[in-house]
Amino acid sequence: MDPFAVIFDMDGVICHTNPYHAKAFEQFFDKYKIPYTEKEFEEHMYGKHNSYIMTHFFKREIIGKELQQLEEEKESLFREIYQQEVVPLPHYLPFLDDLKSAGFKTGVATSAPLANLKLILDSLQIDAKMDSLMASEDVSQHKPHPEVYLKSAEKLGVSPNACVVFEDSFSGVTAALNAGMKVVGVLSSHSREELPPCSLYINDYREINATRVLNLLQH
Ligand SMILES: O=P(O)(O)OC[C@H]1O[C@@H](O)[C@H](O)[C@@H](O)[C@@H]1O
Repeated sequence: MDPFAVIFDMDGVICHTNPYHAKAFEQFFDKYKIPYTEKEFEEHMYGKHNSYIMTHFFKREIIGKELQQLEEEKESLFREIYQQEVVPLPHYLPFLDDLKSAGFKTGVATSAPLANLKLILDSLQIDAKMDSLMASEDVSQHKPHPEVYLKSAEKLGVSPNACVVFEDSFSGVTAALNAGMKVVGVLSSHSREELPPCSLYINDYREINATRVLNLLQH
């Protein structure tokens, strides 16, 4: 049988980090006197890369060194707030073990920086269970561009149509569909109506197992 894989987005898919990202952004934007609303966070922050987020909220193009500095400032704040709070989404760890027992290759593809990925994987001790790790630094074009998913498939040695992606955001689902992959929508931060059409939706990992994922690949 040809190899098959599951690729996980991170924020909102492995851990429910968005409330902590919101806290970090509130402190960060207050310092720069930038206005924001909860609705704006949902539409312009969840699952987006910092280049998009900063440019949207500062209302001018933020690139290069300035982007690097602002990103480092906000993401350090996030890691400080979140480091004592790292918990996976309900039943994520047994689901990951189920996938490994069924022979799946597994990877993570996030728009967050490598330091955030490291914090989460180290805290959950799942680093050794992942065959591919891709963070913001690994790509030149961010979600909704498919680069991070296509590169992950290449690293895993699995063709895109044999990959199932777990995603929770509009730009993330779009990226995975653009890569030609099947998508399971994780409803941690958005309702199904707010996401592009997915093959399946789950609220948490009690609702899925390796057999169901294999079925998705066969249809
Ligand atoms: O892991 P994902 O969903 O690609 O998300 C990454 C981004 O998710 C957002 O919600 C954060 O505010 C960003 O700072 C972060 O980089």
